[in-house]
Amino acid sequence: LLLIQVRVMAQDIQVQPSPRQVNVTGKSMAIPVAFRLVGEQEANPHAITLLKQSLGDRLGTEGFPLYVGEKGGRGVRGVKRLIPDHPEGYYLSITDKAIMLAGNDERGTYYAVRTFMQLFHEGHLPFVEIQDYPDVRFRGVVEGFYGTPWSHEARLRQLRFYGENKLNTYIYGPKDDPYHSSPNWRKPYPVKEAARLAELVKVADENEVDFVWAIHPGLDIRWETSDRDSLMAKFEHMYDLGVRSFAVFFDDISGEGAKADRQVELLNYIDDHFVQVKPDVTPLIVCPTEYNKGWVRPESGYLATIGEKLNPSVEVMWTGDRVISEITKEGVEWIREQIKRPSYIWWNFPVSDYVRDHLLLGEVYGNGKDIAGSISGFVANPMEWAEASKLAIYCVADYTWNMQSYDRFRSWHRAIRAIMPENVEAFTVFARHNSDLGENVHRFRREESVEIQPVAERFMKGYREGHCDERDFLALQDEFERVAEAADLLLIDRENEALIEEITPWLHQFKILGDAGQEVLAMLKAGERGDRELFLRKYNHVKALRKRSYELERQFNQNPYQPGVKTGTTVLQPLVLDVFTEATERFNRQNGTDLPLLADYSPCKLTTNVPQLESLPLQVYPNRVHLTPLLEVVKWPVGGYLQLEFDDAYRIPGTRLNFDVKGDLSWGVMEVSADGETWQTVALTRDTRGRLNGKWEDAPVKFVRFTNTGEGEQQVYLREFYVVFSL
Ligand SMILES: CCCCCN1[C@H](CO)[C@@H](O)[C@@H](O)[C@@H]1CC(=O)NC
Repeated sequence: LLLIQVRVMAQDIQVQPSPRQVNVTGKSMAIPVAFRLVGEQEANPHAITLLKQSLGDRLGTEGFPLYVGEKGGRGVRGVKRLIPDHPEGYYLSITDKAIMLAGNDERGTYYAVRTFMQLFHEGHLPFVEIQDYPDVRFRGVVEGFYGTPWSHEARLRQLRFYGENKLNTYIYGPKDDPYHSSPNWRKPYPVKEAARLAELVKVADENEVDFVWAIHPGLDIRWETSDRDSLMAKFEHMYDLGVRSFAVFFDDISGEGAKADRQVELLNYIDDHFVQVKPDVTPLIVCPTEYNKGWVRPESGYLATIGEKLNPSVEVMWTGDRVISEITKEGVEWIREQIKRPSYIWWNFPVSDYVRDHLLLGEVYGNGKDIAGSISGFVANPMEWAEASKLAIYCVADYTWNMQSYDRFRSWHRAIRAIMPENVEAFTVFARHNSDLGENVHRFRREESVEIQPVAERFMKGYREGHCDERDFLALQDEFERVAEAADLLLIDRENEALIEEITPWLHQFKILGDAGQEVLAMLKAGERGDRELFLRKYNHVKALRKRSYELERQFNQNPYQPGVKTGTTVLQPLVLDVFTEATERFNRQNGTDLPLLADYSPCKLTTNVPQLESLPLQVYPNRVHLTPLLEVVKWPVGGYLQLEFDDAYRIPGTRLNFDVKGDLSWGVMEVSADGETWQTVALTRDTRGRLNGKWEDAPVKFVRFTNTGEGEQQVYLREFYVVFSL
């Protein structure tokens, strides 16, 4: 066997997640042409399968000795005391005599093989000794977001990705799956869905991932034996499909379902009569109703009830100090006191169901590196965009396996290389400018465009003071060129088509941003040189790009919450607008013109004969128009109308008004029209909060109006009035 001794340093060992203890001798050997596998009969079959997949026909009964197995197995007898005594721990050694892959348990053996497969480097295997185990017991993802649940194919890809990255938990809990939540949580899955779930369980097993099936009964559960039996029957149904891990989510509910003592009674019953009596079911997980510190009402005694009465074997989830928050040592130690056990973290990142027009592709940071001792689990709630969520999931795998060595930038960069190996630079540029959330109800923000931000700020300040710093100008121009290049490179990328399909709307928006950035800088230069003709050319081009951007927003990612496609919202978009505004105002002053500024563009204007509504400002978003709510009482005369006129014909996927009046609104009528002459009535339905909702899905219209067609003047509060429109 030719022992080529090429130097190998510890940092050459690129293993994900980073192993705990790595000793290298600095030498390596050529990969043996054949391996003699020892321990196949006893070792974890999934580990053996993985070895066979990666070594193929090199694996046989002759050749370089390769021992594999769990502690106590014959094959790894000699290294028993070297195996870390931790769940999922393993010992791995490669010498010129033999290869040893020894797990503390079955999953440890599997992880030893996963690490082994990453050590093959350019035809060599380094002589190395690794002792490794994870910091956090349960690590992975909770598919728990509102919005379109992940597809079956996306879930299969996720499970394989978790196997590769030593994540061992996938919790199935999509809020909008009617068989997970109301109204059908009591019913078994239809045959087709059941078969898909069974397949997911099988693939999860193969990747050493616990497939946790969660039920969300709290919206309509009745605290009677009939519903308890329904829930038990559903768990039996899922058990028959192969599920061996279960969760009960009591989050985002109110009323009867939120009562702690009732919840605890049910949970203990499930624990005593299902989890503890089945031979192979992992600990039950519960998501409490008070699942973050911001929602704790001490007088309710909710957490105290959980802490004192819930069986100690039940895991309790927690999102931190707020719904969306960074997880701190202080925070996990506080909750541990309340629930009398380590918490099982449900981390609401990169979930974006409250900022649906944004992609969250930034680094995973802000969580303590000293929290492992106080938590039992850490699962990330992702975006509805499965492939795009892998960036953050990869980093969470790194962070939860080996917290002390976690490096937020190195991990993020390795995630990009793992997900887009053919387009690392382009995807890095794209991800760098698609990471903040913008203003949002949870006030949770992330860094974005960190490198270029100081340049943009300094340049803009100088430009406003009358000088244009050439170096900064060129740096900004270069960045916008990279943005445009990255968009085009990624749009034609074929290595990860599922990812490109998810982010295509944002790539188109990113291209427009790159072009607009370059053009607005060219416009500034033309203004500086007094070249009117060029200035006007660039001015018109930027206006056209802006209009295209608006149209993209109305065409893609339509949803009733945050429809549209946002990109670079924290630094690059504001910079384009600032430069455009400043350069145009300067041009207008120098030339006595009044070229409109970008902000003037609006697809919609309001007309009314109700005096109090005449000067009502409109909140115009790319595809949603909100009337500013009024606090005072509005006197709405007979025949009084409020009308929105659009610049184009649109569908109206949603409209909502709330006048806060008790009775029904029989005195008013909502109508739409394509030409302002012939009108059709829009049917309005009242929802549980007294709001009137409607939509128009027939031929596109340009006008929407609301008129008091009753007998007398009405007095209303204009609490809410918005119209969602799309091409
Ligand atoms: C009214 C606050 C709802 C908070 C909802 N959070 C997420 C963020 O939007 C959403 O994905 C939903 O599943 C989750 C509920 C939650 O955090 N449970 C522990």
